[in-house]
Amino acid sequence: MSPRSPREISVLVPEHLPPLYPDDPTRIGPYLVLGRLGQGASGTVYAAVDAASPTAGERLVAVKVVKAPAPGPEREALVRRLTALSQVDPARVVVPLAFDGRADRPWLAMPYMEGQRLSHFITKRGGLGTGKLLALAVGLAEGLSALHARGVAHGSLNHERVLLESHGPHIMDCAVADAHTAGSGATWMSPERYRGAAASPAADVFAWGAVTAYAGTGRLPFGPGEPEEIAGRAAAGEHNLTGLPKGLVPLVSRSLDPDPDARPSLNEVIGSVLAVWQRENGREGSGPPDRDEVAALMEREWRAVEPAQRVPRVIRLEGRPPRRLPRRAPILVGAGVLAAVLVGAGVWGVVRLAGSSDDEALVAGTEQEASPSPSPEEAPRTLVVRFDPAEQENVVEGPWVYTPVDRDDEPQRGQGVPTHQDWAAQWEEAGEPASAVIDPEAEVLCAKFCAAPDHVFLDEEGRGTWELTGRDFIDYLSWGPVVIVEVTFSEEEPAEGGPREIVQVTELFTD
Ligand SMILES: Nc1ncnc2c1ncn2[C@@H]1O[C@H](COP(=O)(O)OP(=O)(O)OP(=O)(O)O)[C@@H](O)[C@H]1O
Repeated sequence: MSPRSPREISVLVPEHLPPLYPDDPTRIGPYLVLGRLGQGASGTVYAAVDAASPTAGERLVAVKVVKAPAPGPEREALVRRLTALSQVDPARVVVPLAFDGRADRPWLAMPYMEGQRLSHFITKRGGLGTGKLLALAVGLAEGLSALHARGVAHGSLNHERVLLESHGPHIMDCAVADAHTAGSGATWMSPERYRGAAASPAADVFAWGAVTAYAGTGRLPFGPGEPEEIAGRAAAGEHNLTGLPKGLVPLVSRSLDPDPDARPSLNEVIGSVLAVWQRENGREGSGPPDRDEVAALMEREWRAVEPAQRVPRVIRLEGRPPRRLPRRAPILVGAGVLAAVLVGAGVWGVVRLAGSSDDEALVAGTEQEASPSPSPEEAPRTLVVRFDPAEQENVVEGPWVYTPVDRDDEPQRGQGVPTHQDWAAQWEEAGEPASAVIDPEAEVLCAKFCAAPDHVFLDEEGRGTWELTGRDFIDYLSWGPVVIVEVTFSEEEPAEGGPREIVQVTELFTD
């Protein structure tokens, strides 16, 4: 048997992947399209290959071509939503790995998810037993809470937008907070939202209550009927929770309150569901379970949801492979800077993914003054510094403000991937803010800022390995969260009083 050409890669695909229609795209952004997963009201979803991913199992992604509004304020709102979504903790939410909201046909790539829709599961098996129901209820509340933490309200959660897989439930279809009222849609929609209110956290709590009630009883909580009849019962608070475990009834009932202000917060929901779980398991008084325990509960309850069979398929790639592969899959989030490997059309290269650079929360101005850059004689050539995009005065031209930082201890590995903010908080300021210019061709090794949440590209010493350029880093400094990096300044002396030039940047991180 001859060894496989390095330009061929293997991908695990679903056994009966439906083929493409003649007019379907064969490439979307950096992804090579393999098959059509289906079409919904908000767009068409394709199975596609991320050729830069190191393992056959992880190479498969789902790419949705979204029915988007024409370029303008609504389209920009979609871009902002996708940008925020790509920052959401992916534990319970299907989040974008990459997206281009400004393309002619906007798209977003997601992890390929195996599993069953909650609606199918309940139709086949009836209402869930208490253990599975509590695991579902807490998982959904955690997912919604992760969305809200990034300022995104789902807006259209229902029993079809919950995917059950062997690690627990995942919330899907977060990109568009639509307002369908057709069919049984009214069941999941809070009265104020039915009347036209925008998506909101309180409306999501209502949807959580409706989905939990449905999953526990196997019935629609406001009964069958035309949307207006269902909405009428929802507005009157006439739900039927018969058959729901008693411990959950008061909480679900409050979540379905017609008055949004009377509904519990998600923190309260999570705490109450866990308290019921503890009572059910004779664990009262032992303090609330931590995240690991909750994750273990999820795995125990949902283990039986087997992933569908996948089969290997060999894909031929034309052209040159990328210079260097990181140790982990390059999961790319779409916010201006991030590089992706082009495949499929015979090209390897780097593209810019569109994203919001006007996210006010991320680029809010600052009054802080930066001192002039110290001269080379008084400052070391290599320095660990913090760059905070919120501190930059001119995000396009520079010079860019940095603050030297230091720490007494070695960062601890194996504690999970912290947020940029939490990581930066571990470093102490070790000098006054100063400013420097960044060579657009500077060598940049990214550890985290080019990756999706919970992904890092690190060597054994916690140094970044994903190669970018100074240009990409400058772009990041116009929108991203704070970063800790080691910088190396040019040996050449700057012009009189001018800022020093950074020629190398290595992001430091931990996992
Ligand atoms: N991340 C994913 N992984 C695997 N399959 C997916 C993924 N996202 C969507 N699909 C599949 O693609 C098909 C279409 O999904 P989509 O979400 O567009 O439709 P929908 O849920 O029917 O409608 P809507 O657009 O109204 O949300 C479905 O069969 C769905 O299971």
